[in-house]
Amino acid sequence: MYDQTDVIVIGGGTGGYSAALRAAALGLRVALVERDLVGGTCLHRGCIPSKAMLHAAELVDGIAEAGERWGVRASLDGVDYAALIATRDDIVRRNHLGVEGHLAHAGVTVVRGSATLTGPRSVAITPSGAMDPRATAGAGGALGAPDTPASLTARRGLVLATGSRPRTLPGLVPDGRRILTSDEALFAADLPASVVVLGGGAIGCEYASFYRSMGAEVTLVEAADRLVPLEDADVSRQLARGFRRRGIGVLTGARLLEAVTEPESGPGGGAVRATVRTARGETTELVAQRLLVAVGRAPVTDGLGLERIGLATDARGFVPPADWDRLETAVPGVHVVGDLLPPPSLGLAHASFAEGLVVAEHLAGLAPRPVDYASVPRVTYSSPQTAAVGLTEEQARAAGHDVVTNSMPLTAVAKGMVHGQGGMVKVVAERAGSAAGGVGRVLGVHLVGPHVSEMVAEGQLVVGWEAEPGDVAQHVHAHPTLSEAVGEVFLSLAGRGLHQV
Ligand SMILES: Cc1cc2nc3c(=O)[nH]c(=O)nc-3n(C[C@H](O)[C@H](O)[C@H](O)COP(=O)(O)OP(=O)(O)OC[C@H]3O[C@@H](n4cnc5c(N)ncnc54)[C@H](O)[C@@H]3O)c2cc1C
Ligand SMILES: NC(=O)c1ccc[n+]([C@@H]2O[C@H](COP(=O)([O-])OP(=O)(O)OC[C@H]3O[C@@H](n4cnc5c(N)ncnc54)[C@H](O)[C@@H]3O)[C@@H](O)[C@H]2O)c1
Repeated sequence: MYDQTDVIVIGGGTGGYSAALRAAALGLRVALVERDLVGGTCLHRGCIPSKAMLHAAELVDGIAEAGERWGVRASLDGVDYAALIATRDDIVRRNHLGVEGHLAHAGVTVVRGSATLTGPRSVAITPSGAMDPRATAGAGGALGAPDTPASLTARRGLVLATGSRPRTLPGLVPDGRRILTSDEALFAADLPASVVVLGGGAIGCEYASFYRSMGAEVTLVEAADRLVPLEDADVSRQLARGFRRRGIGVLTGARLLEAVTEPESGPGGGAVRATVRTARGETTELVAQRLLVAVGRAPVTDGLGLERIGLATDARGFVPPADWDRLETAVPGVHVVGDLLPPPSLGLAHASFAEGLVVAEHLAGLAPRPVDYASVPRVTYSSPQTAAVGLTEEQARAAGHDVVTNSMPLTAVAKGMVHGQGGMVKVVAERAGSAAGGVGRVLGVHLVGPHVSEMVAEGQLVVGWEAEPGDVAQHVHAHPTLSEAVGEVFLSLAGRGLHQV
């Protein structure tokens, strides 16, 4: 058994395993310490299972649309939730095998255990069995508990990638059955008939959308004055409108005062009673089978031993890098990626992939470009979807830009009418006298509607390459597509609008 390597990565989520794969590809010996399953939150409890469920939700919604709009006589006989979960879990399982296979193929040694820092280049390992029943033990070069080394040292450096866990509110203790976080919601064996969702960020909106598609009564309670409050205000407005049209109750500017669970054997049948203060200052009681707590996630650093190497978390528990370009902490050689990072990192899997690559390349002695957080897309996979990249109108103005905006409903193009789900494209740009149409660099692209998660890729190149509407407008968009609406907005901003008045 070996105990010395070039790089130790602590945590095998998207941030950690991307760093490990890239470092190994660059010729470094890498040990990846993971106490649960490689793939982390995104693969096992986040992005992948939730998007699989949302795909099934789209199918259900499609059946309703088929009958209501298209004369296709189809009806929903019901949802076999166990079958839905089985398909979801099979997708997760196959992805998990894929990640393990990639790591093994790259020569990364996966050490199953919990790592604690003992120095700036060393960790102690406490062996752990798999914490999840779906574990595929021993595959992909993972060292099972019996072979786990007690300690490891690294010649080059360390990557902290221990991720995050669900946050809750003071006094609100999830019991895993009636008051749940996204972790427990995922593994619930059945679907609720009614849900209160606390938090209108990505998790809250996606679960509210999923449960509604599955037939539940859903009320979404968000403390800020709008859903997805980090997005453009027009996006929030459109999303709330879409949700209300689907029968999802949306309370913004609302605060949970108390949540009480009824005894399961009593007349309330185990319901959750959530007392909420609305934006108008009124107190209302929401009664539902479940309360989903989706008020954000907190970084995981307990037991990591940061203090032993002189590192501290910030007030919110994040591990801030001293050098954002290299994602290196104040302790040379100790890097940090993923959900451990405070903003401007984004708590997103694809941001953590990019961070993993940057860190690995630094450790290999290369000089990669820093992660450009401004051009990382942000997507909510609800129905309707939201997708955005770059600055919101409000952020652009706050940053001192002289702002020009243009927007267009998706239903203004034929394909948008075919989909019949509303939606919009909004582009935020800076005013520039000499540029075509008096509009300069594109600062942000904001989308709501069907399939916009796939359409945002164009916006990310436009924002990332600091293009102007005139640069984009000369590129012809396929007809008829939803992305034509994006093209039309750029044409209008370049002074060449065709269908927009
Ligand atoms: C419901 C949900 C849906 C999401 N959907 C999306 C989405 O659609 N798109 C998107 O981009 N993002 C999404 N996210 C966010 C995404 O999952 C995270 O941003 C991403 O997983 C962060 O990766 P990470 O590597 O930083 O941490 P994690 O994935 O949390 O991985 C950290 C790993 O470290 C391990 N670990 C922790 N401490 C130790 C230790 N001391 N020793 C050894 N191992 C340790 C853990 O077991 C874990 O496997 C979603 C999150 C949730 C909860
Ligand atoms: N599609 C995606 O990319 C996706 C999907 C799910 C999760 N994620 C990521 O996972 C992380 C966690 O997601 P999340 O939605 O839990 O967090 P979030 O921070 O995105 O949203 C939490 C929401 O809860 C609200 N809130 C906070 N306290 C509240 C209270 N007391 N009452 C009511 N509302 C309250 C906040 O205002 C915020 O809108 C985020 O980083 C998110 O980006 C991403």
